[in-house]
Amino acid sequence: MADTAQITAAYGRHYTVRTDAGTVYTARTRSKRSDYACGDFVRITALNDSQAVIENVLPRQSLLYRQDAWKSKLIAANVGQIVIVTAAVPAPNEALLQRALIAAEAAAVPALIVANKTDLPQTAAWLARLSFYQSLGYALAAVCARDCADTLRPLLHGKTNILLGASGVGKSTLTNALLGSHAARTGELSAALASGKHTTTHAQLYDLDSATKLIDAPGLQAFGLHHLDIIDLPKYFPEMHPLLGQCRFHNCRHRAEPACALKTAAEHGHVRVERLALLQQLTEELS
Ligand SMILES: Nc1nc2c(ncn2[C@@H]2O[C@H](COP(=O)(O)OP(=O)(O)OP(=O)(O)O)[C@@H](O)[C@H]2O)c(=O)[nH]1
Ligand SMILES: [Zn+2]
Repeated sequence: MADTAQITAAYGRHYTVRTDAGTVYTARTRSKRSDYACGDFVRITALNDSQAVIENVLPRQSLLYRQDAWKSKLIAANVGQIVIVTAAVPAPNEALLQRALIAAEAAAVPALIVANKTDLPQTAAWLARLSFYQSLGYALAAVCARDCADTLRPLLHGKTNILLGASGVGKSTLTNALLGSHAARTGELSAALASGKHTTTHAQLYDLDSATKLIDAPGLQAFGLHHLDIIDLPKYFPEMHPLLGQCRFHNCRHRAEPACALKTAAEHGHVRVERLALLQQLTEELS
């Protein structure tokens, strides 16, 4: 009998799914299909008490993925908020943050930037840098995951949240702090989580409360954006919105062209030179 379930963990072609009634199965796909993501709602056929087959995927509210020049990778589906976790230590990766913001814009999913490790003295300077992104309209929160993550709770409530960030910023520590002892821990990671030793190797969905879900995803080193169209790129920079369509050439690459509205704005200080440089770099990568 077919049933509806949500994918709570995706590792390669192996999945853990959970039905509305709360039954958890390990699941595989038919044939060699592997284009399912953590957070997907799927139709399954149970084989026995613990195993099921995924038949097909239900329509997605959102799909987050990254793509380099060779392959694309699904990160998660049906996410309502992308929580980009950063920290001053190890040295922050601002390029990764900016690319994650662009991926969020492209997927039309709101982003929340988190500065973790507020207990470290280096965090103040990092927060000052992050205030720029706040000025672009992104939500910003500071937290000490090692201490307690309660300041974050109201910002996550009622949504399916995904934690994205570089390795070592504290995503797993944050997940542990948020889950506490009340959460429904599903899947085989619970033992590793309880032991406190846990390196995330695949996306895993947890319930924070009946209305709130949290996906802990593997640390990102790079965030390929090859799935985007060059022509759309300026749309993903909020500060460039007033300038859309203002370049002389509709297919302007914002580099050598005359009468480029974005270059003019950067020259006059209305757009940060580094942001225009990022746009130009992405344009190059996608060419
Ligand atoms: N000082 C301080 N250290 C923290 C805090 N949160 C996490 N850490 C430390 O940062 C290191 C990395 O934390 P993890 O939670 O493993 O980081 P992660 O982002 O899950 O890393 P990956 O699993 O590799 O993606 C650990 O040594 C944590 O103890 C914090 O609020 N303050
Ligand atoms: Zn231009």
